Amino acid sequence: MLDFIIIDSTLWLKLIIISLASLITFYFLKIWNSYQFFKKRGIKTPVYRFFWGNNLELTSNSNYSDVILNWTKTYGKTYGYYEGHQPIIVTSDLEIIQEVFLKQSSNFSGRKKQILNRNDDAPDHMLFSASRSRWKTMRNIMNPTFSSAKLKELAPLLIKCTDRMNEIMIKKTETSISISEYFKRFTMDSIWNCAFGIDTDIQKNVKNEYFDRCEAMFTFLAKPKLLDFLLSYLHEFQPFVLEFLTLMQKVMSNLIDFSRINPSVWFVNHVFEIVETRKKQTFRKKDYLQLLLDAESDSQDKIVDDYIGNSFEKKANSSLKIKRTLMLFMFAGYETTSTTLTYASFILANYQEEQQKMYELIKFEFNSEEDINPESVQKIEYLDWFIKEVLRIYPIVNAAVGRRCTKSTLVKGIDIPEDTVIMVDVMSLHFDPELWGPVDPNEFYPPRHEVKRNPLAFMAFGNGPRNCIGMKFAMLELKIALCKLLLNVEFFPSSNTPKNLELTEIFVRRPKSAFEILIKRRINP
Ligand code: HEM
Repeated sequence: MLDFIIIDSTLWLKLIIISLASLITFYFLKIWNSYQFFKKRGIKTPVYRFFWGNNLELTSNSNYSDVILNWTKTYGKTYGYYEGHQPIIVTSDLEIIQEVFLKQSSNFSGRKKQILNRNDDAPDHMLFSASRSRWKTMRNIMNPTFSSAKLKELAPLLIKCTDRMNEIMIKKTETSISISEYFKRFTMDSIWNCAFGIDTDIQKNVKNEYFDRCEAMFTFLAKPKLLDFLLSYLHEFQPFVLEFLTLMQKVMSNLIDFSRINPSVWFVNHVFEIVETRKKQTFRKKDYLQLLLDAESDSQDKIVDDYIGNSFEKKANSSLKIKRTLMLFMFAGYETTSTTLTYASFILANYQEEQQKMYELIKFEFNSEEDINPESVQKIEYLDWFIKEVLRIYPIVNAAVGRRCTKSTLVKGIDIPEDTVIMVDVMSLHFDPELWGPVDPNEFYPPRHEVKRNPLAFMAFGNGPRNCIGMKFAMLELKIALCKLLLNVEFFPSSNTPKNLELTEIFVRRPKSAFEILIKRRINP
């Protein structure tokens, strides 16, 4: 009897070893097969290593866009690289971009999965990470809430926050200040006010829980983590790992205070509370949360079409979606807009003639600051060109400008299987003399935007039906802020202002270190 068990257990052991060996062999064959992706299609790639792909080069340089730009110079407008063994196509070919972002946008309704993105059909995607019919449904509901007419309703709050920033800047005159800190506080103040209807006093009160907690969250999110590192090599296990972690978090939430480990938990809980409280209130506020609540009641039981032609009935916008959309306002709108203002101040300080020109145009348009509103700021065309030129030279979220194929297709003769990611090399487009000449694209020259260019040449807000939904809001905020600031203060380089900016990029492309700008009160404003 005992003999039988021993024989049996060794047999089991053998079976387990054989199964494991087969699984590992199968996995290695799968990896090997992934590396045939570009060979089969005749697409060039930088030299990659088995298993690591091109990750080492990407991670050793903290500037994704520069690596991509350099590869484009060597391998041409369309090439591929491997993240671990996941093939990524990179392109700055306008015909391919047109196919992917515009003509065939319905076959490319996904984004490159970020490490912490769950499966496409998980219920908790925000607009940014959603794909297929979920994305389309969300976007259809959200588009009207970002229309110019709706944004006008948010303008008084935006102007209130800009006035606060102005007041503070005026007090700082003749001082050299770490400018990004002020723009961060201004942008966060605007988001808490405009999106959530909460007046947080972030700008005046330096010790402020809202600011500190959100900053801690962004710092936490930007920090490279071991899990991200591991999953970038084992990307096919990502959905299982995430489902497991989500389940664990649910199970353990009564035992562990996750807000101590992950600062985002405070933010998520707080947003949930704000929405629940507001739903119980009877008065109407003029903020983005109200616009979403109105959109929710308008969209009850709408018929929506999914991408494969099915129509289904759905209560298209749930309370959960409202909470996630509000959170996205902070995630997508905070660092992008504050970093743009930081870049703009750097340009203004270093290009005095641009600053003078902008001031004169603004002064000419407005008799007093009270004339500054969402319509009047649109009249200064040069202001629009100035901001676009800042973002052409310093595009901020290049790693977002890409699409994931959600239905296998052909693009300019290349067969693209489902789940393939196509990224745009934004820097190559933004600095292409053929697209932006005759004035050298390396020069800061706003009037180049007067000439009609190929719309795909400017990718700071992406393009097509899935471009940045917050673009109008961001442009309005930037315009109001710059008009008010330039009427009141002047920007000068200080001894702590660099001549050239060194940049770093963990999703957001920003100055590597904070720099100072000298602020002077404008005489006879
Ligand atoms: C200067 C400021 C901003 C810049 C440079 C910027 C840039 C971008 C870019 C490049 C994308 C990807 C577009 C694409 O894939 O084609 C994007 C998407 C997005 N942005 Fe912005 N953004 C800014 C401000 C904002 C603000 C204020 C919001 C507020 C809600 C916002 C919300 C979003 C959302 C929700 C998406 C995803 C849209 C979708 O997938 O349908 N952004 N942004």
